[in-house]
Amino acid sequence: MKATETPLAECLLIEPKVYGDARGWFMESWNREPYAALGIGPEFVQSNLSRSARGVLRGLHYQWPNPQGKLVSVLEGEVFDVAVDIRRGSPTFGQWAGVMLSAENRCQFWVPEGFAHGFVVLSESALFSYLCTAPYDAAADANVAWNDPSIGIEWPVEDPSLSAKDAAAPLLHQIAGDRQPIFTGRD
Ligand SMILES: Cc1cn([C@H]2C[C@H](O)[C@@H](COP(=O)(O)OP(=O)(O)O[C@H]3O[C@H](C)C(=O)[C@H](O)[C@H]3O)O2)c(=O)[nH]c1=O
Repeated sequence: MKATETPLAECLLIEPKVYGDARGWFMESWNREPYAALGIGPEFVQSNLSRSARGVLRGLHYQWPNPQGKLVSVLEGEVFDVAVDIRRGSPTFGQWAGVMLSAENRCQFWVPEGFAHGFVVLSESALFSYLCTAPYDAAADANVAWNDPSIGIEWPVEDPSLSAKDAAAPLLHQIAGDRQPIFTGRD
């Protein structure tokens, strides 16, 4: 497994080792110890799947309180996946990191607790899969505007399809204090 740092030091691009042979291929999509050694997880309590059509953008989402770390990947298609540091007091507050995830590159992206997350679909459709370190809590579910100019994400899609909730998301500076993750220093 190869881990690559991104502009957000805690957010890692993971390239699992793939064992190919005449039958096809095999890879470990998660293994507690080697992933925990990278600061990923260590425990996951929920696994999600979502399917989206080309041009759909889901995000930017986070939970606070009860934040979720997410290990995300794509089982079919291709997405541009983004993490944003929204932790008050963080040295990289308001900064973003984007990676290409696809069924072809089999890469994973680690989005730690306290970061907002979103993706836009670049293929005809995409089957998105992710593990979460905490269960879904509708009362803690929150979002930030995908196109917040203070974050300045360079999305590769100009006019994405959004849910009504995401179309109405607040800007980063409009998030209420009790809904904003707090930077507690790197472990
Ligand atoms: C996330 C979630 C949603 N739901 C229900 C709530 C709604 O009735 C329905 C769709 O929810 P939502 O529109 O929030 O789904 P997404 O837009 O895919 O949100 C997710 O996509 C972005 C990219 C994320 O990073 C988050 O994991 C998550 O917010 O599923 C559940 O029952 N459990 C869950 O864990």
